[in-house]
Amino acid sequence: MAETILKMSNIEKSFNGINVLNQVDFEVEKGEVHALMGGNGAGKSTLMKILTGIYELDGGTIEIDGKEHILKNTTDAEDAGISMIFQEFSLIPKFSVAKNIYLNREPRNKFGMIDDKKMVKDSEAIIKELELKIPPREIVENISVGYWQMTEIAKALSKGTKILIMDEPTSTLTKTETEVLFKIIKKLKSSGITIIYISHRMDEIFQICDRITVLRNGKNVVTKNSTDMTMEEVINSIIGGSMRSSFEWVERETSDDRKPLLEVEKLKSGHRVNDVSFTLFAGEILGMAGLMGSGRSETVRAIFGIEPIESGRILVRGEHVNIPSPDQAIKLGIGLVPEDRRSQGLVLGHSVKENTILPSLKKVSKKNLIQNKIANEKVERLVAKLKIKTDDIYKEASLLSGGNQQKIVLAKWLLNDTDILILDEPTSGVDIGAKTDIIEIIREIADLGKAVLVISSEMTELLAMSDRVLVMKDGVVTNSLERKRIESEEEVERAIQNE
Ligand SMILES: Nc1ncnc2c1ncn2[C@@H]1O[C@H](COP(=O)(O)OP(=O)(O)OP(=O)(O)O)[C@@H](O)[C@H]1O
Repeated sequence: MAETILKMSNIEKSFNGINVLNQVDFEVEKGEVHALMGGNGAGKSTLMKILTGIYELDGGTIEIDGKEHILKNTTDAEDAGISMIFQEFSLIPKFSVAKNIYLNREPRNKFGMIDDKKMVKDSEAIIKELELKIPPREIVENISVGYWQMTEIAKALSKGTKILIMDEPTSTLTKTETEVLFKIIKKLKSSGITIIYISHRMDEIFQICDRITVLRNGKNVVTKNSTDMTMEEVINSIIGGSMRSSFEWVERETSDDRKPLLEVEKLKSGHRVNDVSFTLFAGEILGMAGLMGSGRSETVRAIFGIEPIESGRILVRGEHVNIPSPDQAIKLGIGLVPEDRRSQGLVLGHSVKENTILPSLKKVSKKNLIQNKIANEKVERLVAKLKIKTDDIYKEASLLSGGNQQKIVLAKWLLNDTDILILDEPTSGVDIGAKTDIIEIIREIADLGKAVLVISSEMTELLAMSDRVLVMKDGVVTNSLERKRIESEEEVERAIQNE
């Protein structure tokens, strides 16, 4: 008989009188990988923040190993054997791997000094247990982001974690790193550690999770073995209905005399962008495929004036331009939805409305005064269209769920009505329903004659929306594939690997 390690019963939580979790039950068995799923704003993070002592519950009980626990703070949760790895890692980049693993819990010698040798030795033992090759003395900022995640796992293990919560752990990982992570998860599982796994990526869930719980609007919808559920059933539980299939590619009409809106010639920038040339036409959706580190994000950052250009030319509407800053890019009608939206795309202390109208202030103002009626209407329309879950448009962005924050950044550029829209991983972190909405919106924008350049590591989505796919490898555009000639995802994967 499977042993229950965690039993959360009748959990209630409200913020400012608004109910976010309503009588939620969540039961997890020892040694299983349990997927916690749900749309953006469904309450997953809130439930997990209660379990990790970040938020206090308003009602309900938490039993760990059959014993009721009151988790008033994060120390209580850690003492009960619970750790969470957040999407924004908690590591200190300037410290070594070992120091990060034992931060504030450093082993000390008899004189009360930090015992560096023991710290490195103990870290080494944990890293070895995970069958990883990370030098414990290496400074964290010098190791790849994929290893940051592994360092976080090592840190959790060093604390004697019994239940490890992972929040979209693969969103920053390459394919190979994801495979390593899955191997580690299997290893942890076999040593009796329980994993709660939050992700919006369906294929992963079915690959590594034993059971699935879906929340919708702060309520339980279903808990089942993953083998007893189909992908469609999971999707339908998440969105509360059946989904139109929008991951299917539809050939869009393109005219032969389309004008090039953006031309990039032999672009070189930093050490990641070596020789990038391509043309983006009006009305086109151009996808960019490549491995992490292939220079895709750096290319668009250089075009948007964030990174300096060393050589090469950029032409906008046929004219040679200099783009020394994002301000200049915006003036030329270029918009960028960045990959790291939390730090680059949003002012977290400002409201949904303020964030959305930020790049379009001129468009919603008269004599430097914001026309609130017009601005509100526009923002409300976008909030509805993108299904942004917020009480109203005045809610502070920091109080929205992660996926809904992502949607605000998208809304901001949609409102700005730019001619050339660049999207870096637009669907990362958003739920399955919103993904299809975003793909549809991208199609609508291109249908208006605007040009869209979109980077995505999720091949299914990239192929669902692109008219043409550029392949990047080692800072060079190595291929340009017409979507209608692409027969399978594998074909593009092979081009990416340059096989
Ligand atoms: N501190 C807070 N104050 C007010 N509202 C909050 C706060 N934290 C969360 N919320 C609200 O609670 C709801 C649930 O958010 P939560 O972050 O738990 O969603 P989620 O399921 O994790 O979503 P995502 O998939 O987007 O990460 C959202 O509507 C959010 O705006």
